[in-house]
Amino acid sequence: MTLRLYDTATGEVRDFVPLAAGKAGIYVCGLTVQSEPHVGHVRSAVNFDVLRRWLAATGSDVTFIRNITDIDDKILTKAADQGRPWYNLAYDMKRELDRAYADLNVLPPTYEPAATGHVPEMIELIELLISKGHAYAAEDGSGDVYFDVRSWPSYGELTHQGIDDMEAATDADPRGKRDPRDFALWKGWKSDSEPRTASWPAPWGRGRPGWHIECSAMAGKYLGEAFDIHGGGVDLRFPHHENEQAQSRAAGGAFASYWLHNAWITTSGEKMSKSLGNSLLVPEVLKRVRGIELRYYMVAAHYRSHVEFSFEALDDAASAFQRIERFVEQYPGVVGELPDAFVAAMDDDLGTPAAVAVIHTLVREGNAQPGAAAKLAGQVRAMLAVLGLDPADPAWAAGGSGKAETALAAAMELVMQQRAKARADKDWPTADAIRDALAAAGIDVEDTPDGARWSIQNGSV
Ligand SMILES: Nc1ncnc2c1ncn2[C@@H]1O[C@H](COP(=O)(O)OP(=O)(O)OP(=O)(O)O)[C@@H](O)[C@H]1O
Ligand SMILES: [Zn+2]
Repeated sequence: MTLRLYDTATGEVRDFVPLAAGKAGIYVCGLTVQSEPHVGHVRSAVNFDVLRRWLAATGSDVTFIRNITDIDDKILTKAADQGRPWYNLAYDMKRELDRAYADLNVLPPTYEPAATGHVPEMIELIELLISKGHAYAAEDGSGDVYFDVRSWPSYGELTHQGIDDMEAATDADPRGKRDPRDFALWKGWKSDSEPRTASWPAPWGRGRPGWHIECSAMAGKYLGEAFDIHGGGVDLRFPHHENEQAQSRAAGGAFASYWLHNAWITTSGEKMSKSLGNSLLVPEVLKRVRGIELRYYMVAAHYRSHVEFSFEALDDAASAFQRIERFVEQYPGVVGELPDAFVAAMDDDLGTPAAVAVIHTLVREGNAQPGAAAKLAGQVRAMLAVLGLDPADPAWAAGGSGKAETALAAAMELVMQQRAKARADKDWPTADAIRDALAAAGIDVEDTPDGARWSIQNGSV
């Protein structure tokens, strides 16, 4: 069977044929680290994590790049409002985001480039575009550089729009532009209103990169001029992805072979968004359900379908997942083969709703036929692992705050019971060996009249 994916560039589901057999290079636009992540923000990471895991499960060697936009108008404005340096806000929000990803068992990318770490690459790309006649420094002395959309006849090809029907680009002062649709590659430093730390030297004067050029430069650096899949939220198709593709192709590369876009989490039919005031932060939602349940909620929907968020639906998803969990946990350590129906569902444009239905079918069969249950549980566990939903995956213990401690406490209870038994049997060598091994791992054991107690050396749990 062949993986087929819906390519938003062609508007069709088509066979996935990688540039190099057995390999897949994927670039996904990461977030602008300007505020705490809400549930909508992390959907893309979960959806593309499933793609990555599926490619890996079917034998591809995947290079997965997801960037961080850590310099941007919104970051500068918010940091100024909060009276702190922009890089401090960006770093804090990046840590919040990392926590949310860990809580949802999103694998760390192969590499996670930050825009501020790649300014030289962006300048080099802009210079190339200027030398090829596709970009120009604004004539109003602002220090801005724009992409010249009229110089690139294919502009609009990704989103199937003619230039004259397109909206004007809003990312720069229209006065210095040749065409209102020309978009900023470089934004000159506004010394009266922006901190100097948010600007870098460039041939056109100090400034900072525009958003679109960041992704072109970083994708090119880590995946090369041509790579397999570019992903992101559906709202990024235009202008962001159209512009990324125009720049990179105008510079001479083929850029992405396939474009995949995930749909939104909505509330009352509208995109969940901080600016609309209808957003739910990930840590808030994780007070109600576990990370694995929130991930299940997202994975059970197709990545191209909008998901209308409701606590009722979330609770239903959590209950449905618990049925699966109760079944597999009866057969720890058993891992089986992936059923054909699951493979077919995943190969059909990552058909996770059908894939999850296969899991539920096997759980029902397993509960009804005890003789076949162990084998079925192995298959269920294999499917869960592909979706990043195996309850036994240590990532779930390590992820969220407090979970590692809970897991450690449970494991220590077992160890302490074994040691207590050894002491009751007067098996002193075993009791001492356990205590010494724990000490070497940084855990002290103290025997008191009330029984043994353990503690982390120089710390507490
Ligand atoms: N409700 C949502 N559902 C799915 N993806 C979302 C949602 N909100 C934002 N995203 C995705 O998160 C990424 C970053 O979005 P961005 O930083 O532009 O935030 P935003 O859309 O302005 O939201 P907010 O207004 O809450 O800050 C984009 O790729 C976007 O597709
Ligand atoms: Zn991007």
